[in-house]
Amino acid sequence: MTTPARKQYLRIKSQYPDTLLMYQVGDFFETFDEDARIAARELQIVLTSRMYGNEAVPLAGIPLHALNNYIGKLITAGYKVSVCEQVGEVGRGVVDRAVTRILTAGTLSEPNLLPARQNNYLVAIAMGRVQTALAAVDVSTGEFLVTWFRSEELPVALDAELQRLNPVECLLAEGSNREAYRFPTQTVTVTACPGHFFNSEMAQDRLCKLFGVQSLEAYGCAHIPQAVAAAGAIVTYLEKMNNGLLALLTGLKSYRTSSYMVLDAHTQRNLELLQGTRSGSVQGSLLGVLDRTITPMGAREMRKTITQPLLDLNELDARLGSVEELFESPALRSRFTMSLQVFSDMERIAGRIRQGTAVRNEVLGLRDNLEHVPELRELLRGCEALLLRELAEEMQDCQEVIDLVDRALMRSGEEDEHGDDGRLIRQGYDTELDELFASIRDSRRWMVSLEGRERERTGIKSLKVGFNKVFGYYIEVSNANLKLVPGDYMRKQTLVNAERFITPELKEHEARILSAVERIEEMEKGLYGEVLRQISVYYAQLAHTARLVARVDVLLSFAVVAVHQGYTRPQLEQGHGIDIRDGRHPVVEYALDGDVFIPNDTQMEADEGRRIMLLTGPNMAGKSTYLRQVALITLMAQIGSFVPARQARIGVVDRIFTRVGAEDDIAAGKSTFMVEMEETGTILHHATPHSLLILDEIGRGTSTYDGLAIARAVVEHLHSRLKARTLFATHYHELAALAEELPHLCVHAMAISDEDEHASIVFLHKVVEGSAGKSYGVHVARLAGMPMSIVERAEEILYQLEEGQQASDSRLILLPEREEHMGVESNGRVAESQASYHWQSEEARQIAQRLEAGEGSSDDLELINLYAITPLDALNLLSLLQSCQKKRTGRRA
Ligand SMILES: Nc1ncnc2c1ncn2[C@@H]1O[C@H](COP(=O)(O)OP(=O)(O)OP(=O)(O)O)[C@@H](O)[C@H]1O
Repeated sequence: MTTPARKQYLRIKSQYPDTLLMYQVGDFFETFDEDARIAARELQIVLTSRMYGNEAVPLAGIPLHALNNYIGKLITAGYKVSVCEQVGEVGRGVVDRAVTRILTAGTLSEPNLLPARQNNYLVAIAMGRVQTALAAVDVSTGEFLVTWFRSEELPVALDAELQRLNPVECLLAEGSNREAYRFPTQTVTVTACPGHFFNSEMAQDRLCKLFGVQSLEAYGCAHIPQAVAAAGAIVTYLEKMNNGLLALLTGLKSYRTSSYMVLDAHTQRNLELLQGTRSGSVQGSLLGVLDRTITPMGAREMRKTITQPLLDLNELDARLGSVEELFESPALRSRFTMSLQVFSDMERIAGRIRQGTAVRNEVLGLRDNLEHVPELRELLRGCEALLLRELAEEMQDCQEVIDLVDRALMRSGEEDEHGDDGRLIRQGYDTELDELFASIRDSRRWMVSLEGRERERTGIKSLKVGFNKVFGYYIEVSNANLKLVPGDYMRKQTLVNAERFITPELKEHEARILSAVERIEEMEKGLYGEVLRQISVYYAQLAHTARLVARVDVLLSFAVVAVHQGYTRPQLEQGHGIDIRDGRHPVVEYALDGDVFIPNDTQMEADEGRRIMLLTGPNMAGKSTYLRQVALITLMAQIGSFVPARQARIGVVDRIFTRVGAEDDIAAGKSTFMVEMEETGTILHHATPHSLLILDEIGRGTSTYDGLAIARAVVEHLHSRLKARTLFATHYHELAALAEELPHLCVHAMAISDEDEHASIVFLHKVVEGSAGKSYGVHVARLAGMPMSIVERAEEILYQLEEGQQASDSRLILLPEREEHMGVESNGRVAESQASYHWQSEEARQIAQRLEAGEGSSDDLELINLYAITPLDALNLLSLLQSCQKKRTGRRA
């Protein structure tokens, strides 16, 4: 037999089947059944059971006050949590309960559940035939964004935005394929929403109603149905999860990614903008070097600044001018630092006030912040840089909010004029409340005087008036004096040495106090809510001020880092050149921590000059570092930061593309080489003559001749067709010969010192003109501690290879440029004619003959391992074996 309480639980749970239901029972939140098992496992709390009728139900509970902590853990583990509270009077029968909010990763706004220095985005993607839109909201700050992409920009542009925003939760229309989207973290919660969430007409009405407007024209996205649909889906979802969150959404910001420098997802990861690849955290990233912001909102702004470099020269000049002024004056920097140090997270507190969830200390903190706004504004006004003065003019101090808080709220621990320190609402704010406090004081005074009066009346000198939580006020008389107790005393409690009594008069005063305390609690709650509502009228103003503080914080951070790291102001211009003198890699240099970083120059000239820089050199010589350094210096210049160089002149870049290292996509069933080719193809499709390309070891993932051929074809395309500035690192020194044919290409190498043939080489980390000529791979193997026998054998093989290979290499490299260039995406394996194989060993030649005759089998693998004594032969034989097997399966099919 199921009890009514159990029935109520099951009814509510059936309405929220996909959430973990936290069910209030008195001072606890309980979970039942499967939810209890999950909660016990995830939260490491005790799993017990409770009898409902004759049914034993699994149960695990947590105390009411600890709810937030536990919810945080469940959400991090990927669960959705619904909170069901007692909403009815506790009395006879089952108390009424209702789900008051549903919490998911993307709908959290509690400060202790969120990382302070990072936004927490919930996104929605609306896929259309022509356009696809992405809307994003951070419910802790009220930021609400939308952007859209044409179908030909997909999936690169969408992946890039997802990487930048790093959402914790994503809404998709039911039936969408989650696998089509590349989220930067595995832990993102993907929520499938009913199709009507994404209905653009309904979304339009919903958004207009929310913002109190007739049309969405002013928000710049009214003409894009997918943008409206994505933003609408977010609003509908929030409404369902926690209606209170909608109060934060006061407008929608539309933006196009093409207004900023485009950084595809791969490039963001590759340049380690926000996260170091090795550390998986801020350490080892550009953010780790540049972020010296003081306030939480400044830190969040820094992330956006780094991932959205600007294109507009005037805007950049304004930022750099501000940084320069702060850079030049230590006194100004320290005044700004002191001024910013007093600011708490105004942006999120303003949001919590708007939602009605801010606690007293947060409100008082915000009030104190506002008190410091005029000081910051005066500092800004006194500056020469126009941008700093403009920020001052936008900054409002919201004196009304300060006055309101001062009138309404007491600080905890502060005493009023009557010595009362327990008040939330200040005396004088509400007459009825003051009267209640006065009546309590009267009754307390009566209680205090009671002791004297009763001692006199009864003649009991040791008589005491006391209070305890169970019995309330009492009069205590020791056993020795019990005979003197008057007749109107009523016995209440017996102790070992004394008795406690009450009188009707005492009870009356006590009741008066208790009801006043209850009423005060209720009134203070109501009045406090009212104060929050009054402050939230200024929400937009407060949030704007917080963002201005954040921008000042970012500019100051740039200046502080520039001084500390010895950066200089870059010169930006509209042109295609890049001229960096003594440039350094900001992150590698930072990590060296005192050791010397060898600076290098970069000169890429505009239009008819040398646009392509071919960089050769051995492994470990610093090619990758140099390539990334050029990209990072360019990016830093375009976010308005000073740069690690003696001097830098940068022609504004519209996109940076990098193809560095191998990010395998084994999960998607693609080989390293396939990924390399796909990515190179994407770059060649999307790059423009204003872009900067960083290509590291293109063609490395396949056999030597294929690789060399592809590398050459890419260089030719970049040189004669695309005309984008390119840094191209390669270990194919043979490509250096191209400089004679291609006028816009220059060849550089990483300098090596190997004067003494038998000693190890020394990496000078210096970029010099000319080609490296040799790859020193075997030297690096020696350095890496390979067994000597292997190193010596490798040297022998290398010698043979170098002797035998020269002829064939030059044959390939001197092939005349074909009329129709090889497109990488067309996948023509141009170099794979059998003639291009040059067998190093007789055994290999024999195996090859059999393979070419179509007689190869998987047993040949073993033969290849045994007889192909050079790696090059082995690679070529493997590729022959592969095509032989492919032919055979093709025939069978
Ligand atoms: N300019 C420099 N000054 C000082 N140290 C440097 C410099 N450039 C690189 N290094 C150091 O040399 C190491 C190797 O650099 P990097 O990874 O760029 O070499 P690489 O030529 O790209 O090698 P590989 O081809 O094996 O990837 C880096 O870890 C870095 O610490």
